[in-house]
Amino acid sequence: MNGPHLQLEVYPDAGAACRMAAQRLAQALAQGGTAALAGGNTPRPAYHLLAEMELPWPAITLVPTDERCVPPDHPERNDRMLAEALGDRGYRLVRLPAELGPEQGAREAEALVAPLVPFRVVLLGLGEDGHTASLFPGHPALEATGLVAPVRRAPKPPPERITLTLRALSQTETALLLVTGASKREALRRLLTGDDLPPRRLTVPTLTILADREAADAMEA
Ligand SMILES: O=C(O)[C@H](O)[C@@H](O)[C@H](O)[C@H](O)COP(=O)(O)O
Repeated sequence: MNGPHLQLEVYPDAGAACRMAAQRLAQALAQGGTAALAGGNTPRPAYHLLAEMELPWPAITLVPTDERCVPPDHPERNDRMLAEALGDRGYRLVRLPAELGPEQGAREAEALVAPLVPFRVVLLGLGEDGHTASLFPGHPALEATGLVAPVRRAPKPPPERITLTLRALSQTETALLLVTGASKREALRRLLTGDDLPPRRLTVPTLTILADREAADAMEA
C-alpha cells in the first residue's frame, strides 16, 4: 500500500538508536514547540538523554501519543513515565485524562490536543503486532476523524486506552519511529515490505525509522 516514504536508519545497538532519537528531538525543539512522545519502554533512554540537553525548556510542550486508562500516577501511565524520565526541566506536560475512561477521556482530551497541533515532532514506537501509539491493526480507532480516539479491547494491556489519531499524529513537521530489539524484527519487516500496519497510514511525507541492528536484521540496505 502507499503511505509515507519510509526512511530507514540502522544503528549498531539500542543505545545508539536512542541517542539519535534524542538528538532528532532536540533539533526539532531547538526553538521550543510541541512534541508528541511515545510511551512504552523503548524510548525511555532517549528521554533521559533529552533531559540533559540545553533546550528552551519553558517554551516546550510535551504530550504522550497515547495514554492508558489507569488512575493518575499509576506506574503504567505514559505521562508518569515521561515525567520521571525527563525530570523537572520546566517544560509543560499535557496529561490526557485517561482515568475518565476511554470515551469521556478521549472527548476531554480532544480539547487539550486541538491547540497543540501541528506538532514540531512526533516520536512513535512500534508494537510486536505493528501497532503504534494505541492504534492497533484492524481497530476502529484507525478510522476516527477527530484528534483523540477511545480504545477498548487493546491486545496489549491495559485494554482500555485513549490515543492520538492518525489525523493528529500526521500533523507534524518531523515523524520518527524508534524500533529496537529482536522482538520487533517481524513487525518492522512487515512494515518495510508494505503490510498495512498503522504507521503506514500516517499521511506524513516521510517517516524516519530509527532502528537498531537487532530489529532491522536483514532489512538493512
Ligand atoms: O502506551 C504504549 O503502549 C505506547 O505508546 C505504544 O505504542 C508503544 O510505543 C509500543 O507498544 C511499543 O512499546 P515498547 O517500547 O514498550 O515495546
